[in-house]
Amino acid sequence: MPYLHAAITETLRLYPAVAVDSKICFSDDTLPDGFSVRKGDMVSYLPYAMRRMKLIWGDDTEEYKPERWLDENGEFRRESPFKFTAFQAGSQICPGKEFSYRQMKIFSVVLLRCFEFKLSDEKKPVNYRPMLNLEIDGSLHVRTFHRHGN
Ligand code: HEM
Repeated sequence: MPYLHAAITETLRLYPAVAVDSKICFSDDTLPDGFSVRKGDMVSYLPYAMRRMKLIWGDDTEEYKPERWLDENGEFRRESPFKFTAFQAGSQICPGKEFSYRQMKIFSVVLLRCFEFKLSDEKKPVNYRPMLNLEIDGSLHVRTFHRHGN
């Protein structure tokens, strides 16, 4: 189960469902890096872009690597939600986070146990449209195969 949790987290790190998130400043303020904002300013953070930052995730940031979330005993290693921002952080953190993990695990187990999925065209690049919610540009055609014995 820790590996499935890590695989889902790694998927959300690379492909965050909320790709861009914006906030409006209630008052004049100074951000931790010294940048000044004024009341009414809009501040956005981009989980979709942050996943490409080596400064945050290291040189292998572009790699799909569930192992980065596991410690030496194979247990899930938590990260600060201010680093792994797929569910946002602080008082505005997604209240459905744990529920959505449960749903994603149940669906993964049921679907992957019974079926194998393959891209219809392995050579066609998959592109994304990073809007508020991350969308696949165009469509993603996959073929489904029954796993033997299930
Ligand atoms: C992979 C699944 C999900 C992701 C990545 C996700 C991500 C997020 C993010 C980033 C926010 C913050 C938006 C903002 O305030 O700017 C948010 C808010 C919220 N999410 Fe989720 N969410 C997920 C699933 C769910 C589910 C399953 C539920 C309900 C069962 C849920 C309920 C909410 C609610 C009610 C808020 C608003 C919280 C507030 O305004 O204080 N989410 N979610």
